[in-house]
Amino acid sequence: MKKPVVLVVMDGVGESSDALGNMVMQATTPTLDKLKANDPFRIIKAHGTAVGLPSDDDMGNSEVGHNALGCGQIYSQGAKLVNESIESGNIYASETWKTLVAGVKASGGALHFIGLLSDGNVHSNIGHLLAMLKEAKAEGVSKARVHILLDGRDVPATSALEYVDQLENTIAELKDASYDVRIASGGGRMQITMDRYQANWSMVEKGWNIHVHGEGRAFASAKEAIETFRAEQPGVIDQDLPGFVIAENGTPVGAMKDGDSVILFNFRGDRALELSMAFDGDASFDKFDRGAVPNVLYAGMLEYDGDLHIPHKYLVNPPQIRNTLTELLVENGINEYACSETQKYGHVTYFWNGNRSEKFSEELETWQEVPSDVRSFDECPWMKGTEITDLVIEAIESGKYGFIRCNFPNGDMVGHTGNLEATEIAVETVDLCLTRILKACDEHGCILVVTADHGNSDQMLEKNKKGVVSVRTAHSLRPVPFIIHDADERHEMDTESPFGLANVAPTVVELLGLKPYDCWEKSMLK
Ligand SMILES: O=C(O)[C@H](O)COP(=O)(O)O
Ligand SMILES: [Mn+2]
Ligand SMILES: [Mn+2]
Repeated sequence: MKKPVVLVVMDGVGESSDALGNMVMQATTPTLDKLKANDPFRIIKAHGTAVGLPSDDDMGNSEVGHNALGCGQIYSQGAKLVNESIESGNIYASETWKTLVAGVKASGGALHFIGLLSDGNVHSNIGHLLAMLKEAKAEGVSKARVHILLDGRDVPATSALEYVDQLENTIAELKDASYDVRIASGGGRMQITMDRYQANWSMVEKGWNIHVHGEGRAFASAKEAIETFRAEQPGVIDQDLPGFVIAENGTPVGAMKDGDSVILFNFRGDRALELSMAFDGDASFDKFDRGAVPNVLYAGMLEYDGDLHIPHKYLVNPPQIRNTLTELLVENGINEYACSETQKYGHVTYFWNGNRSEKFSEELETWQEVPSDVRSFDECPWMKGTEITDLVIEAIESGKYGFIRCNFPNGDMVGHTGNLEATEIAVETVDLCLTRILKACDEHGCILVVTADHGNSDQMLEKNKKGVVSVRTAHSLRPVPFIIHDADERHEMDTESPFGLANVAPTVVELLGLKPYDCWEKSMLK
């Protein structure tokens, strides 16, 4: 091995010369500016087919981004695998689908669908839900209930009613004397159900009570709930809408009962794991009080954790990510260190290692989590930048590690709030942290590699076809920077070829002086 490599992922910091709402450009970033000017620097693709998504209209996201960074290959991702499984009909031929459908046909109970209602293609796709609702009817299911999580984070910030309308239209087409189907509950995805990395279980508890027990503020329809909340909290965006239940004559229409079946139609794992643990958990489950747990058959769209087998039942096989960078380092006996705060901790560990929650080597892998604050990050855009930086510098100084990686969530997590001023501070925070890491790398003979997993803070405003400008809370489709800084040597890159995130691991391995796996994409070094 040559020199140690320190890789910094600036989550959600894309690269673009378009100034509209570009808080990366707007922010004061002396260190990034200096690195880009003085060191080998290029942009790489972080969206669409370059990261295994169905098309180049799909923005990148943390899961597919960290998967590609961590494995040096392009795997077809959940969004694509589910599309293919629905098109081929394989999903309906699966044991899981057959078991869940047979269950409700035998009991006369309801088939419940829970999931993120949008076409963001990050965690879910409404198209998958609509297809399954139709198939359920064709297969003779007599009752279905839909529990909708409102997005506004992977799609326009206040677009919930568009998706509710789409769903209600399909329901109206399908509904007849043989098929009783309706929306049963819902709420904003950052208020209920979709917590991740056990940052805030109370979100899941709220969602559980709403979806499972039908306990929550009652409305006659999802539309009425959304419009009422918007009138009560002017300026509220969809991801923050409170939870609600649809009720008729004071009775919730979709409380779950023994004999029902439940499908979580999100394909991405991070925000699907906790609800799955609550459904699959036995009497020892202690994350919150679930009340009387109905005896239901539960399945996820994918297996979200291949090590812990969560959930027990799933509809579509996840990508089987093999030959990761960590495996290669372990084979070469190299110690590696990974660090982030809770919100992105799983990104640099679980996503990085191919959606595995367990280490390949207890001995050689060190994972460090800094607990995130539980609040809206536009109120503290610095997040845990200082703490992550302290730990990374400690790891550099220890001289123990051949490869160190960290993720700074600021550009992404603050970007998702839609607060431009706070996002500017978020990007400046990352730059300050980089300043310190750069100094430590120079002092201790490490190579610093700086990149991102996708854009977000680089596009906080967007213009629609009519020229109306609005705040953008979702990721951008833009490329990300890739910089190699070595105080002793310039590592020149091929700046012509159209590289992407999957070319990062091979480049790191070449910098380390190791031999890449044959199945990997190419190194970017000349
Ligand atoms: O889960 C989220 O917060 C967003 O849907 C996507 O953001 P991430 O891919 O950066 O985590
Ligand atoms: Mn990300
Ligand atoms: Mn994000």
